[in-house]
Amino acid sequence: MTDLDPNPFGPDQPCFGCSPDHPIGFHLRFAREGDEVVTRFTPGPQYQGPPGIMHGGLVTTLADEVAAWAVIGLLDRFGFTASIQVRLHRPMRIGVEVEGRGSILRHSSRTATIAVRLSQGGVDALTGELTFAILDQAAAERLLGGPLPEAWRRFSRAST
Ligand SMILES: CCCCCCCCCCCC(=O)SCCNC(=O)CCNC(=O)[C@H](O)C(C)(C)COP(=O)(O)OP(=O)(O)OC[C@H]1O[C@@H](n2cnc3c(N)ncnc32)[C@H](O)[C@@H]1OP(=O)(O)O
Repeated sequence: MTDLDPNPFGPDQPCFGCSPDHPIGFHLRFAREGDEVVTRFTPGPQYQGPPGIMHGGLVTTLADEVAAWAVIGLLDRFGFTASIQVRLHRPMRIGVEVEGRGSILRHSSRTATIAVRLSQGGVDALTGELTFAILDQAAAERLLGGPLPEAWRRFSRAST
């Protein structure tokens, strides 16, 4: 298992899922294990929907982040989420460690589709497939509405 650089985007990156300084974020860190990225996270009470259960939208946010880091850690690219298809098989319990795993199902230079599993105690709580658009610098800047920060540039695809 190899720990991935937790902050390849520089000190001011604002991501809810992985910024180490986000006031209410997940503060996720990832490792690479063979052909997968892996994270472990224990949801706190601030992430509840029903009592004792993680909000389904936040469970999906967790899956989105695992998939985004599969693109970063396995393809050395940054992807923008284009589609999310998930099933929530079991409630995600507050206070119980979640293991998140992401792997590449298929990819081209322009898109990547990632398989994600989130489990607690070895039992799947979410499985899904998420597709990411891998943009060149100009397209990423159009999406962001401004210049791509320097640290992000190496994660863009070459323009064609
Ligand atoms: C500092 C921070 C650190 C951040 C640290 C890490 C943060 C991770 C955060 C998680 C990630 C996010 O939340 S990202 C933010 C949430 N996502 C977004 O805001 C994206 C909103 N959607 C869009 O802007 C757009 O729809 C795009 C960019 C996804 C696609 O735009 P487009 O105009 O279709 O682009 P285009 O070049 O034509 O398409 C590119 C390729 O994607 C394919 N494609 C397009 N849409 C889809 C789709 N729904 N499902 C499958 N495939 C699709 C196209 O067929 C094409 O493939 P081909 O035909 O060329 O093969």
